[in-house]
Amino acid sequence: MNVLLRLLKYLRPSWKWVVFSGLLLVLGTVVDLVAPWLLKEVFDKGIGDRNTKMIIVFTLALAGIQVAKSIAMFFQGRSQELVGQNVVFKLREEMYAHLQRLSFSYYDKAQTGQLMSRMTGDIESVKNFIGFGAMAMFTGVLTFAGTIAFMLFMQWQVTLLSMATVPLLMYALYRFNKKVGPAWGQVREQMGKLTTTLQENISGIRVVKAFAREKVEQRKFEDRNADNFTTNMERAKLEAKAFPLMNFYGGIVFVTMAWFGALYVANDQMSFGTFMAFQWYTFGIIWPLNMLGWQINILQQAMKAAPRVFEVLDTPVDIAQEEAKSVDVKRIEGNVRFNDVAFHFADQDPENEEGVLEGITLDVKQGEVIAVLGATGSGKSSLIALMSRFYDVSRGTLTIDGVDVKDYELEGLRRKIGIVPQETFLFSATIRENIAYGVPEATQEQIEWAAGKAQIHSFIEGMPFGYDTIIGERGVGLSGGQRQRVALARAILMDPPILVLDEATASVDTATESAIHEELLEIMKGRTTFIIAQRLSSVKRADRIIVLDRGRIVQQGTHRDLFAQEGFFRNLFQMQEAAASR
Ligand SMILES: Nc1ncnc2c1ncn2[C@@H]1O[C@H](COP(=O)(O)OP(=O)(O)OP(=O)(O)O)[C@@H](O)[C@H]1O
Repeated sequence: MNVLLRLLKYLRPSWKWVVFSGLLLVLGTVVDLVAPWLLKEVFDKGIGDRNTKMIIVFTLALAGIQVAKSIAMFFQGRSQELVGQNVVFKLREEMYAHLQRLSFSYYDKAQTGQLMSRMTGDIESVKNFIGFGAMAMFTGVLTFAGTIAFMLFMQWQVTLLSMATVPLLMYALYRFNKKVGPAWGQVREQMGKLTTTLQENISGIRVVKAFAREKVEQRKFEDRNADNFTTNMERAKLEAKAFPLMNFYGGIVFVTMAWFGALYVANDQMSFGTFMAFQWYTFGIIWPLNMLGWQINILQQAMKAAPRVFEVLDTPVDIAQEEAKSVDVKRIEGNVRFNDVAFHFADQDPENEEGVLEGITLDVKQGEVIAVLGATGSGKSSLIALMSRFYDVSRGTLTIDGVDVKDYELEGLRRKIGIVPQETFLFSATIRENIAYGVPEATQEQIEWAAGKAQIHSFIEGMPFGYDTIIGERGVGLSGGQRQRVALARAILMDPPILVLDEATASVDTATESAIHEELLEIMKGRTTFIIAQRLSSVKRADRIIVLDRGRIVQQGTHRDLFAQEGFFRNLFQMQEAAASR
């Protein structure tokens, strides 16, 4: 019920159209109720009394109201669709906006396929109910009640006798409603899983092919497809059982009406015209009840789909900005201070589990270049993710220029930190648009400058359409190193006081890396820069190197300081030297 009430709220902006559509439906129903009565008059006053004039008048009236009904239905159909589309529009808009606000911890767990299925199939199911099912139910109830009222008024005994099986029909509907709801819930869930499998397979198709796992993936998909098939067949079985039974009960209404009606006509207790009108009215009883089966289907589908959409809408945004505190970011210069910081991911227990980061105390002055080294999984990416508030610290404080990062205006804070992430994602757009992603108003000159600094300008110029070349969703058509350089140009163009390079040159050959570092020397001037890298060549120009081990800073100092100590840094240095001399 709550779901229904919540859905109804989405009708509020279109309430005028809802009323308009409802009025037209009432008009259409009244026509349906009056038409059999006119037919009765054709028989009783026209044919019965041999009155040609009456025949013409009533048949013309019949034709007239049918035309009126057709016109009404035309406008009703359009307004109904408009109402449905408005709801879909609003729901999609809200869901998308919320997805944009949700933080990293949500996406760490979310399945893209499920989200896509909610955004499309589930919202579509809601539309089917709002834009069609609900109105059809309203018409059904109106027609059913109106028909019975008209029939009772015209001949109550035959009406009551013909309706003897209606309670059975209603009971069948009640049972169907109870069973089909959960069945639809399963169908929607299965659809989400099927979409997830599809999405994962397509995104990972290169891995699938590289490991020659097409057949296994095919079977995995077939299993999901078969589950989907079975779930749908389970649901269809419920329909197959219920609908013929409902048709049967409906048919009995018709038979009893014909039987008792004929007897009453034969005994002069009912006019022949009324009998003919009852033939027509009987559809007004059977049709809404039979249609109710389908409408329940649509309703239940929507009742199971809507909570899947609401679940996303109701997910709290754990990294939000406290308006009252929001400090302007204009002043950010890049003095970063971690003060006894610990960090746990959402699925960790901060009380009893070691954090991914523990006891991090680090004071970085504006313009300093800090290299962050450490074994894989030691917490390097997590450390820098905290600065942009992709996640919030669990303990301790993290300040930039003396202000807690939580107190900054969030969007502004993120604009001040240029990140070249470990995994490069480029949009299916032109190279120009990709580089200017954070600064859409950038001039061509600025874009070329940034591309030059990232050592990618001459490559872009050599492409068939230069900066207008469209690159794929994942930058397909560019090599890993080229993608990284586009991402580097994207970060440089933002002109951020804090620059983060997370393995930003890992896919680049040593010569290009060295050229990038030459250019970066100038770029890094005056900016606080964090370089996460495995190659020592990438960190040799760092003012300070910190080494992380299982979330703790275990070594800290200049290149020379660390070389003088036993530990991770010297081991790494020796290993790389040995590898180079082999
Ligand atoms: N979303 C997550 N939820 C839970 N644990 C995570 C999540 N992301 C990373 N971790 C864990 O946190 C630890 C630190 O990960 P992080 O990515 O910061 O390491 P890293 O030093 O950057 O590693 P790499 O050099 O491989 O990129 C790892 O043990 C990892 O398994």
